[in-house]
Amino acid sequence: MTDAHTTGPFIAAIDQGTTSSRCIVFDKDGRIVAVDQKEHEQIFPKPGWVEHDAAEIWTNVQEVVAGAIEKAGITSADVKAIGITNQRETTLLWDKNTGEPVHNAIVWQDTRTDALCKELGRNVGQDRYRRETGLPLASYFAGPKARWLLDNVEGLRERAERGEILFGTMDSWVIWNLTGGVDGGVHVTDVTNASRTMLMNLHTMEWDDKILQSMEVPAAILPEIRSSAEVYGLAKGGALDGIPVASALGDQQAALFGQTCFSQGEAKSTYGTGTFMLMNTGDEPVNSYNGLLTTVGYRIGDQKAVYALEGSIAVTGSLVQWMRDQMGLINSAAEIETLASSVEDNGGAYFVPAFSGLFAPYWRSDARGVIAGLTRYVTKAHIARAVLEATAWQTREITDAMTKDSGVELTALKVDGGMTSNNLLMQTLSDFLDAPVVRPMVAETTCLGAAYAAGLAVGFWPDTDALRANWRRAAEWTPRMDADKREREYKSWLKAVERTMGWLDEEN
Ligand SMILES: Nc1ncnc2c1ncn2[C@@H]1O[C@H](COP(=O)(O)OP(=O)(O)O)[C@@H](O)[C@H]1O
Ligand SMILES: O=P(O)(O)OC[C@H](O)CO
Repeated sequence: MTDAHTTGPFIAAIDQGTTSSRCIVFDKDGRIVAVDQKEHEQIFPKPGWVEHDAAEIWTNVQEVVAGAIEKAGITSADVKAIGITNQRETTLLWDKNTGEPVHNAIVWQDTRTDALCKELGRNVGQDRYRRETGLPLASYFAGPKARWLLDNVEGLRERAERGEILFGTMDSWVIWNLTGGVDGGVHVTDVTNASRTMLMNLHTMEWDDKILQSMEVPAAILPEIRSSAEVYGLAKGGALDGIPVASALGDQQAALFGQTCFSQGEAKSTYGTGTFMLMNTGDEPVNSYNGLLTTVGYRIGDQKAVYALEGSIAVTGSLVQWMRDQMGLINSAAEIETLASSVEDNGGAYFVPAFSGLFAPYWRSDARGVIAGLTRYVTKAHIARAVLEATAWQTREITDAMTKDSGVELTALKVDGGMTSNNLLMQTLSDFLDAPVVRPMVAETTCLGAAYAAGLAVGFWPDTDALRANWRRAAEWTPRMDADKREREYKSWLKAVERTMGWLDEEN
C-alpha cells in the first residue's frame, strides 16, 4: 500500500533472482512503496544440474510488475524509469523470430560444464582467461554454459551461425521481452553482467574475439554491451508501457550500488541463496592472488567503469532451504534460528556445503559437501548451528582473502539479503570476523541499487551524493567471542574444508 507520506514520482526495479522474481516501487528517498514477488520452479534434471524455465520467469516478471504497480496504487504515468537487476551467469539461448527459449536456462549453480572447463584449461590455459576476463575457469560462468548448449541442442550451432539465435543472461532476456520481444525488443546487456560471461575483455569492455574463438561461441548471438545506467529502450505493453528501461546490473553489483559503496575500499556482503562480497577497487581492475574474482562494479553512462573484487560463496541460504525441503528438519527458513539457538554450540560438528563444488577462494569443482566431527552427541540442533556457522566461516575466508589482495583491513561489514533477518547468524558473523556487522534500513539493496542506477540515468536523482544521503543504519552487531576460541574453531573449519576436496575424480 502507498505510504500516506509518500508522493510520486517513483522508480520501479525488477529483480530477477535465483529463487524468485520481484518488483519494488521506490520513492525519491529510496523508501519502499510496494513489493510484489513470485517464486519459480527449480529444476534439477541430474545431480549437479540446475535449470530454470525462462518462459515461466518472463510470465512471473510481468505479473510482479503489474502486482507492484497495483499495490502501490499508482499508474505507469507516476513511474519515471525501470531498473533491472538479475541473478548473474544464468544462461539462455532463444529464437529471435519466435521468442522461444531453445532449452531451459542453465543456472549459475549448475556444474555440467566442469569437464569442458578442465579441457579448456588444458588447451588454452587458466591464466589466459583470468588475465583477460578476471575470472578463473569454472562451471559458474556463462560462456562455457553457452558452449554446452551450442554443442548439445541438436541443430543449434547451425541456427546460431545463421543469425537466428540470441544469447543472454537474465538481464538481456528481461530487457528484450520488456521492450517488445519479437516486435523490436532491444538485445543488450550491461558491463557488470557481461563481466560474468568469461567472454568479455575486462580492460576493453568488449567481447574478446580470441576468447570467443577458443570457447567456440559465435559473435552473432551476443548482445550489445552497454553501461549500467542509460536508457536502453521503452517498455512496450504491460503495466509500464512507454516507461524508459534505464538500468541493468547483476544483482551483486546492484547491491554494492544500493549500499552506496561508491568509494574505493567500501564493501558489502549479500546473504541470499548464495553469498557474495564485493569491494569497490576504483577505476582500475585489481588482480587477485587469493582466489577472488575481478569484476566490473558498475558503469554510469559514459563515465569510467568502477571495478570490484568479489568473493563468491555458492551455498548459504540454499543450505537452509535444503534443511527445510530435502531434509525436512525445519518447516521454514526462519525456524533454523530457533533450532540453532536451542543449543550453546555446534557440538563439534562442521558442515561444509560444497554442493556446487567450492567457489571462492578455492574454485574446486571436484569438492562435494561434508559434515565433519560427527559423534552420537550431535543433534539436529547442533547441525542447524553448523549450518549457520558455515555461512559465517565462508565469509571469514573471503574477508581474509580481500585483506590480502587489497591491503585494506576490514573495519565493518555492510550486509543485506534474506538471511540477515537471522540475528544469531549476524552475531556469529560478527564474532567470526571480529568486526562489526551493519545492516541498513532498506535491506532490499539489490532492487534499490537498480532503482538508483535507473534514477540517475533519467535525472530522478542528480548524483551519487544524493543517494548516499538515503543510507541509514538499522541494526549493528559487535564481536563478543573470545579470540583463542575463534582461532581454534577456525582451524577445525579449515580441516573440514580440506575433507570436501577431490571427492569427484576425473571420470566423474
Ligand atoms: N531467518 C532466516 N535464517 C536463515 N536463512 C534465511 C532466513 N530467511 C531467509 N533465509 C534464506 O535466505 C534466502 C532468501 O534470501 P533472498 O535475499 O530473498 O535470496 P535470493 O535473492 O538469492 O533469492 C533463502 O535461501 C532462505 O533459505
Ligand atoms: O539471485 P541471487 O541473489 O541468488 O544471486 C545469484 C548471483 O548473482 C550468482 O552470481
